[in-house]
Amino acid sequence: MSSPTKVAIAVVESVGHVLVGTRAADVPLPGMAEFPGGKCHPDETPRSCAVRECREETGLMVTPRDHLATATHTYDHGTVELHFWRCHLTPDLPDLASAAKPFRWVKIEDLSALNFPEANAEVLSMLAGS
Ligand SMILES: Nc1nc2c([nH]c(=O)n2[C@H]2C[C@H](O)[C@@H](COP(=O)(O)OP(=O)(O)OP(=O)(O)O)O2)c(=O)[nH]1
Repeated sequence: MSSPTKVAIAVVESVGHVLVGTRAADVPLPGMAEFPGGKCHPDETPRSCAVRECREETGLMVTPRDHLATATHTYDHGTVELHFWRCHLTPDLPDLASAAKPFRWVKIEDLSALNFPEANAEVLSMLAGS
């Protein structure tokens, strides 16, 4: 059996909000809500990958703060090992700095209304309790 695909996720917090996007129509889990993230390059740590993917997808520079959780999940398209990193905007950026579409800021209490992939469940519970 092949090893899971290593993915890093940036959970970017700013004044009670989190950065959320919507997955494109032509990728696995189309149309679902997502945090910025993607597959780690060989020899790239999940921490560095979370920062890189966030910059590439949203245009925003972030500082990784702490590792929230690691979740392994098997979807129809494969097994992923998700490394969730809580991140903050770099100090030069304003609160709720504008992000490239489709990313937008969602209040933490509104996250539960969105349709996230199953592997996000533990982290969403952690955020709801924070
Ligand atoms: N970005 C992101 N992916 C997530 C989340 N939750 C979740 O289960 N996933 C899964 C979906 C995919 O199986 C995998 C991410 O892969 P991806 O295809 O979006 O990554 P990528 O941008 O590097 O893809 P690619 O351009 O290299 O094809 O993680 C999430 O909150 N954000």
